[in-house]
Formats: sequence, structure tokens, C-alpha cells
Amino acid sequence: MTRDDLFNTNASIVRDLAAAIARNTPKAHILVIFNPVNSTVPIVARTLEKTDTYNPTRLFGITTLDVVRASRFLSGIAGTDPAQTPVIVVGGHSGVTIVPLLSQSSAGTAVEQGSEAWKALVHRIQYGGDEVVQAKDGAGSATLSMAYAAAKYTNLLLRALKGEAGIITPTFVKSPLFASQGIEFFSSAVELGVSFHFNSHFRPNGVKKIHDLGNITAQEQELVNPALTELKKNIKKGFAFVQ
Ligand SMILES: NC(=O)C1=CN([C@@H]2O[C@H](COP(=O)(O)OP(=O)(O)OC[C@H]3O[C@@H](n4cnc5c(N)ncnc54)[C@H](O)[C@@H]3O)[C@@H](O)[C@H]2O)C=CC1
Ligand SMILES: O=C([O-])CC(=O)C(=O)O
Repeated sequence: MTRDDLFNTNASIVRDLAAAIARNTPKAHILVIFNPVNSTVPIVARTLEKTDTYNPTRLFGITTLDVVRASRFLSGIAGTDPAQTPVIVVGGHSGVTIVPLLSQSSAGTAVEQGSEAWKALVHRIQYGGDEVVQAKDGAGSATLSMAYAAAKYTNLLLRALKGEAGIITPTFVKSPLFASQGIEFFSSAVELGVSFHFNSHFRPNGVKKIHDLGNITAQEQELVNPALTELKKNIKKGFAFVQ
């Protein structure tokens, strides 16, 4: 079973939860961790849009577990402390859409870009979640590490909303980066925090600044291309469900 197979079960649950949020707490910050995240975030967005309660700066797809895995697996090779080995992971949260930018990590030199070791590491990061789902054989997914990722992300957001500056973490959000290619949502490094409001008041929002991919290697670009193709399909599937 893949994350995409979860679509049939989760899509209607996510839609109904989003509708309930729109009715009861329309200004909430919504952190979506239900799979498949690449499709459930678009479902939430379209559902909120229908009731005029959609605020893209308050809708976050949680890809933190990919970041946690990337840090853990890379540090295992580099001999570093995972907590001190941040890795930017971009794209989405399933298979080829998970693109670790190892070249931007200080420990990234431990694996040569394009080498067999690099390919194996990228594959492990991309399919770590699927391994767990298959091993549990229908009995759930990576429960504890998901809870860890959710707590980690929630803490970052709460700190940012309280005014702490410089909190930047990969997040799957409505993004301008590949919008011209029809990809409305994309995960890249996102600065969380407050946005400046027109009447000179700081207003807590959430998504403050979306960073682009920065310098990436040719090998990483080769990962981005299929990620975009797959993401486009996943996002369309979410939108089609709401329609
Ligand atoms: N984004 C991420 O990094 C990750 C996401 N996940 C996703 O998180 C979700 C939960 O995963 P698990 O905890 O392993 O699943 P699980 O099957 O152990 O738990 C699901 C829970 O949802 C409840 N539930 C079922 N239908 C519901 C409804 N209509 N309304 C409210 N609650 C309902 C069930 O009673 C159960 O307690 C899945 O969608 C999974 O794919 C899991 C791991 C990582
Ligand atoms: O595929 C799943 O349900 C679990 C998941 O997202 C992960 O472990 O990354």
C-alpha cells in the first residue's frame, strides 16, 4: 500500500474536517498530516475556498518527517549528530516527490552527488515511510515518528507566532515557485511568523516568506523534474475530489 492508496479512505474525512473547521474556527492555523499530504492539502484549500474562509498563509502540509529521516539517515553516514544535521527537503510528501537537497547540508559532502551511496540515501529518504506502512501491513503507519514530526513542527509554528524571528523549515504550502507550471502547492524552506499588515499592525499569520530552492546540483535537478510531474497529478486529484 502506498500513500496514494490512502486517498480513498482519507479524502472524505479530510474534506469533512476542513468543512467543520470552516464552520467552527475559520481563523485556525491548519496543519495537515493526513496522507496523501500532496492531495489532502489541496482538498482542504478548495473546501475552505467554498466558504470563503481560505487563508493560504494558515494552511500547512507537514513534511517534517521527511526532514527528520533525511537528518537521521545522513548523520548515520557522516557520523554527525542528527539534531545538528539539518537537511532541506523540498517537493512533497510521497516517493519521488520527496527531494532532499543534500548538497545544501554541511554534512552533505559525506556522500558524493550521483554516487551509488547518494542514490541509496535518496531512495531511503523517499521511501522510508512506505517501508513502515508495508511492514505494518494495514495496521497503521509510522505512528511515533509522525507524532514527533507533528510536535516538532507545531512547536516551531507556535514559537514563530509568538514573534520569534528566523524560524525556517520545509513546509508544503501554496507557493509561487512552480505555479506557472500549474503546481499550486510545493514544499520548500518557509519562514514562519507574523506578516506586516497594511494598517501597520503585525498580524499573526503563519507563512511569512517562501524561499526558493537556492543553488542545487544537476543531480538534484534530476530529482526535481519527476517530482514536479507527480506533484501536479497529486494536486489535481485533490482538487477533482472536491469538485
Ligand atoms: N505526514 C506524515 O508525515 C505522516 C502521515 N501519516 C498519516 O497520518 C494518518 C494517521 O496515521 P496512523 O496514526 O498510523 O493511523 P491509524 O489507523 O493508527 O489511526 C487513525 C485514527 O483515525 C481515527 N479515525 C478514523 N476515521 C475517522 C474519522 N472519520 N474522523 C476522525 N477520526 C477518524 C481512527 O479511529 C484511528 O484512531 C494517516 O493518514 C497516515 O497516512 C502517517 C505517518 C506520517
Ligand atoms: O505513508 C504513510 O502513511 C506514513 C508516512 O507518511 C510516513 O511515514 O512518512
